[in-house]
Amino acid sequence: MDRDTLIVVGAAIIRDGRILAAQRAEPAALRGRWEFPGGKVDPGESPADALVRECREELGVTVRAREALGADVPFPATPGRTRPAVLRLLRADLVEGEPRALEHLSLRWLAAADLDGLDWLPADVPFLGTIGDLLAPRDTPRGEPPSAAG
Ligand SMILES: Nc1nc2c([nH]c(=O)n2[C@H]2C[C@H](O)[C@@H](COP(=O)(O)OP(=O)(O)OP(=O)(O)O)O2)c(=O)[nH]1
Repeated sequence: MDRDTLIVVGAAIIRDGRILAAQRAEPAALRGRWEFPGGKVDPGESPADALVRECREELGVTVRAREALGADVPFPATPGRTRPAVLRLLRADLVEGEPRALEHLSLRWLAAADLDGLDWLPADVPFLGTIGDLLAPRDTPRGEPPSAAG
């Protein structure tokens, strides 16, 4: 990867078969769209340290960063940024605290069947298949016969 590439880290926080998604408040162009909590890796900072810092700032929780899920996804330059950028999704364990929307419009815990219904930022969409495989289906497992009544 180009040394100049900006890495944005997102946290895949999974609890009880659901993943935490966050709805952006800013900038205006992205307001209302869904993403994973996280942000830009600062110069000299490791992606794992950036994830821990961002989760503290945005959610008020302590997380432990784990492995990357899938490959980095490039996303296009914006008016204020000409460097190439990638989104890296790191699995993260909640160590302390209950997530609160300190910088987002709202938070939701999503089951696999909920993933498709949200207006995600484009770079997040390629991760949804991998994430869906890690989550619980919303209802009873497919193919299971209804229980016999009476
Ligand atoms: N946090 C986060 N950002 C994402 C995701 N997907 C995606 O395309 N992005 C983009 C949106 C922004 O252009 C950029 C991250 O910016 P940010 O505003 O969240 O990062 P930051 O907190 O470090 O920002 P800053 O205020 O310090 O500039 O990456 C995602 O899942 N999570």
